[in-house]
Amino acid sequence: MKMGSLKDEAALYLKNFTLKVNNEVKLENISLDVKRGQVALIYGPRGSGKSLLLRAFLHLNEEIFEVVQGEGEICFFGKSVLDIERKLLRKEIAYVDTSFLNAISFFSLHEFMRLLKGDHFVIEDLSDEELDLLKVLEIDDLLIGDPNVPLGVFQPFQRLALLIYSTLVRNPRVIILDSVLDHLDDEVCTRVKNLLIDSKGDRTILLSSRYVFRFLDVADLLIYLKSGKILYAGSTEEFVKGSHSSF
Ligand SMILES: Nc1ncnc2c1ncn2[C@@H]1O[C@H](COP(=O)(O)OP(=O)(O)OP(=O)(O)O)[C@@H](O)[C@H]1O
Repeated sequence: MKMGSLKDEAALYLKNFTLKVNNEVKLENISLDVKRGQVALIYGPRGSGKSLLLRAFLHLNEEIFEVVQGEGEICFFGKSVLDIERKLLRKEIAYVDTSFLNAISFFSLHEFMRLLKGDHFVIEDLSDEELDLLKVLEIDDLLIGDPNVPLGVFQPFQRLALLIYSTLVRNPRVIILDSVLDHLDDEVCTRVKNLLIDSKGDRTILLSSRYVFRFLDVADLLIYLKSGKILYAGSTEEFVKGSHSSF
């Protein structure tokens, strides 16, 4: 293999990446590559650094913490994310975390759709594919009600389904769902997983969760994170077979 080819082939690539937040090391020496089209599960207990790691691809930690310092490499399709304009990164990588569920509560469906599709959007503009997507996600009935009601009146899983819809219609190259699927019941979670896989194409998907077994069926790659360090990165089969599953 040629030097550097691993980096060029990976959708997301980290090499000896260390992240300090407010001068404390929070992610340590992370090396990882997620290939185009792979589904990667980032698994780890509360506070293990899953969100910090996922947000690093979009410079989102800088918006949350006062001092953020990174060392090592962190790349998107072979290019350092530091050299990619934030706006472009956020177009190519759709990131959803649980805080979005509350954040969108104050918007009406009408406002939410206009943010997504432009100021002149009306419900009649939705394509058949988009209507089908809303149907699969079981939120098509939201279209029947008053579009000016705040989304906060709906169930959290309906808001989550709406967020999933909004990421899929943007057709990003990478989707990152940071712990959000943990908040769904088994049946809805299975439906969302199937939808993500069925509509995936060569899109890369990163899921983070505190519950490993819930996502083993869809993950090509499993990354086990604890206290900011990778303890395992590899196939789900090896993880289950090996002693790693006792982590
Ligand atoms: N808002 C915050 N203020 C201060 N420190 C924080 C904050 N959020 C995270 N941290 C620090 O970063 C570490 C990693 O947190 P992170 O949120 O990435 O973990 P996580 O694995 O995503 O956890 P969870 O499963 O609870 O979402 C935490 O242990 C904590 O020390």
